Amino acid sequence: MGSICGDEAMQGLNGREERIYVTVRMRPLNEKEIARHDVSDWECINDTTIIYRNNLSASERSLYPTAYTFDRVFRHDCSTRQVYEEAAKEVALSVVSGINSSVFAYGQTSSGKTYTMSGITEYTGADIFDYIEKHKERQFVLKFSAIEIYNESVRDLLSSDSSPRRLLDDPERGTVIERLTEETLMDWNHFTELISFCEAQRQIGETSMNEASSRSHQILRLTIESSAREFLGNDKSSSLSASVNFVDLAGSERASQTLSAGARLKEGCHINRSLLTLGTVIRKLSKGRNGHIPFRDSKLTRILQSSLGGNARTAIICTMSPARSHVEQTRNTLLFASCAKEVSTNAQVNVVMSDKALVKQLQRELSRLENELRNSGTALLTSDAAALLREKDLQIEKLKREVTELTLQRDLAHSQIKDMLHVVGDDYSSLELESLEPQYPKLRVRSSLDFENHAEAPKLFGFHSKDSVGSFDASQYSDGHSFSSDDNLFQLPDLEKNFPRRNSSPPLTITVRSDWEQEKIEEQHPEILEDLCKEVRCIDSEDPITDRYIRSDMIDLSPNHYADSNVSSPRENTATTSGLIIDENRDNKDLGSSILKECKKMNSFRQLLAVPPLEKIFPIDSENNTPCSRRRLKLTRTKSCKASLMRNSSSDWFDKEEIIETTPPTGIEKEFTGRPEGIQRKSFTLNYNANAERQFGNGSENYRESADLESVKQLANHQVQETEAIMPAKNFKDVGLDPIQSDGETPSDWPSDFKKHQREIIQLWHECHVSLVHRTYFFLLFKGESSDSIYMEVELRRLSFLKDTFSRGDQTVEDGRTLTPSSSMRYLRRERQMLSKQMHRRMSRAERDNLYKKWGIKMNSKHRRLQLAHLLWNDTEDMNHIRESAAIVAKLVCTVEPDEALKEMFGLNFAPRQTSHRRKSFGWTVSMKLTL
Ligand SMILES: Nc1ncnc2c1ncn2[C@@H]1O[C@H](COP(=O)(O)OP(=O)(O)OP(=O)(O)O)[C@@H](O)[C@H]1O
Repeated sequence: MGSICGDEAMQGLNGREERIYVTVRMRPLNEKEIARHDVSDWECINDTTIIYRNNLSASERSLYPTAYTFDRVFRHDCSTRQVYEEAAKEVALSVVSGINSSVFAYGQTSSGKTYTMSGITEYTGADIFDYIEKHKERQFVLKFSAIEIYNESVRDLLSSDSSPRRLLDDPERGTVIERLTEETLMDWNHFTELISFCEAQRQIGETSMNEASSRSHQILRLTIESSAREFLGNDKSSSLSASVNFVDLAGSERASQTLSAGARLKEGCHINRSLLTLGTVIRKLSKGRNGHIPFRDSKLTRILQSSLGGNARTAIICTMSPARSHVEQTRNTLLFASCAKEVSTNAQVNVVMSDKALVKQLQRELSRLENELRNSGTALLTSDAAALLREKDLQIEKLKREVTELTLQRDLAHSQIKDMLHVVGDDYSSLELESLEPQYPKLRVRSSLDFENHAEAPKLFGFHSKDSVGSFDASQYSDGHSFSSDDNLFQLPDLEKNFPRRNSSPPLTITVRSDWEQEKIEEQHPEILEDLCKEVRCIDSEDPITDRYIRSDMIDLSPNHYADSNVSSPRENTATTSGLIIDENRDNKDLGSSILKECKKMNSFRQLLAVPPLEKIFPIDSENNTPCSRRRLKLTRTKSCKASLMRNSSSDWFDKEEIIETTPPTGIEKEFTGRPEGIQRKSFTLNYNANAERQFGNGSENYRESADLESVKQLANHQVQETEAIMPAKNFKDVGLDPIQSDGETPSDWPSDFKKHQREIIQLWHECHVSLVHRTYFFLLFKGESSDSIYMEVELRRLSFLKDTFSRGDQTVEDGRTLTPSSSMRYLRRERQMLSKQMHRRMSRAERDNLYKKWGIKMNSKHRRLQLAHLLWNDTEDMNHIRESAAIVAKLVCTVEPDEALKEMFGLNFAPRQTSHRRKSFGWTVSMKLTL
């Protein structure tokens, strides 16, 4: 160690590992040793090596080395000044450069630790004050504190309060001592006074080896804070802060050697314990920092942790007696020193920033991290988008294949119908063929929305008078799909003002789609009309701008109502036609005639549903005698009363309680007279089966939109037979899905290829008509008619919702809530619970109790409802019972107020009400009962 002083000495040290600087100081033989004719067996043969001169026996030679090498060894005649200069100065003065440092004295009692350390402390202090004097450009603050660890108690040597101080862990500063007195040094004299005071305070006692033996570990701490005067008070100001510890350890002697007893023996035990821990820590650190280092096993090592293995520079001066009588202790000391010189520390400059500078630095760090995040996010998005595109390409390919296959099936079905019609009779079949041909088969894979978006939509349903129905040009619509286009729609220019629309609501376009075939049949075969009237109408609301649409299929018709429909005048009964698409450019006279017929039918709907006269909804332009609106109203007849109201993923799923209590009676269920057997059976076609999917798509659409009811019926029966042959599934079990689990958890028996099933089911669902109201809740009422297919449909809706989240990962839904696949699954489970609860509620208490008993469900079971539901679905007998007595209730929830037209069209009151108690959100809800 040279005479390095000041910042130059510290250049390049920051963050670099360096070994603890270990030196050995040998004192001369003291008077006692000389008196007992003790001899010196140790000799420093050079500045770094000390040897044991006495002849060792063969056994001792194998155990102990005779030569020890350290960074520096000091002969007995070396002065403390020299020891300071060469063993401690460089390390100690690191403190002025902002680096923590420690100087230890280790050795047996009376070996000269206190003698050495008091000198080193004074010399260091003197040099520090000298340094301060020479560096006027910086402002220094010196603080001094002193503790002793006596019998494992920490005592503040500068305080009159001698009560033990606790050690606290500070995340930034490490171990700190509570209520430690820190004296700010005024000058050199102040410093020396405090040192003297500490000496006086320290626990000392007389031992056989030392009259004034230090019985404690003493740590004097000098803290130096410095900052450049130039930047004081400036944003850029920062200061250096570091401490230097002067550690005078208690003697590492054996109790037997000091002949201690009583209090001295107890002191010795504590001393040895802490020194033993120090030795263990040093030994472990010397072998690397792997594994646990027991710093916390003693207060000494805990306090000195940073000095021993942290960011401080450390020098250890091992003091020793040369006397032969102390050879064993001396060897231990040298062994400790040998270990210590293998220990490394990582010196760091401690820069303390001003609050402003710290804030600025943190802001810079923040923006850097944000940039990193943004860049990585962009990269992530790019890869996500590529994956999404690939997936979409695959889907497109798959759909293309399916379209080809469906086209083939369509042709096949066409020929079958031809054959059937041929059997019925030439007259009839000729009519049917003529009318069927243009639009047959009516495979509407999705909704007619697809067609309305076609720029080149043909004028398929350009209005013709009743007489011209049979002579329209079939070649114009060769695509075989249902269709409507802006050119062919009933334009209602004034509807806008009658349909107040909120800005937040997507523009709603309602299209009235007419089945012109129906009108013809109505005239020729009035008896068929009755059957037709049992069908359920679908009101499709489409939004060509946003490509979203609302659809509700569930308006029931009663033949009685239809028969009683009263048409007062064409003007009072406008707008919608069944079997007709009205060309706005057509002759008004023809238009009026057509409207008259269609209004007759529509008023039947209206009466049944308590809907106000249609002219209120779609007022006629008095001058042009045409209904006015830019919107398009489309009524699609369907015999399938599927609850095709696809729930939106943003729904609050759990408002189900209010449905039962608050659902306004609509009267629909009273009017419901049931469905023909065939029709009911048709509703089962959603049962999943890969083959059936195609059959369903093909057959049901033909069935729905074919002009010829007889042929439709035949076809329907044919389809049902086929369907049942292909799709025997009666519940989810049959398709590998269990809709209700007794524990409400994810079904464990779902097939491993569930996702594949799920995708296919969803595909099937999308190929059926899917409607979108903001949210839809479904409830089963066990009255009236229903079937397990309703459950299937409800589940399908949920699955379609899940599909989105599965395929997209996280999905942010409309109300800003983010749903993940796992949260979707949670919702699904809760939905199941809700359904089972509803089912449970609709049963009488006696009925429930019977079932509980029957299946051995404990009455106090928390999951008894779910268990019951689960068992119900698996019990064929009871399932049939439920199937016969169930009906479905749908609850629609719109987050924006529905248009008046929509309200009136449903004939129901959308009531503003709180839709989620949890999130305190409000919406407009309506409940309707849907029957099959
Ligand atoms: N290098 C030295 N030169 C001359 N005298 C010394 C030297 N080292 C120690 N002494 C003397 O030895 C005696 C014991 O020294 P000191 O008290 O420093 O030992 P210690 O290791 O601190 O003992 P303890 O652990 O019991 O406190 C003192 O009287 C001291 O003056």
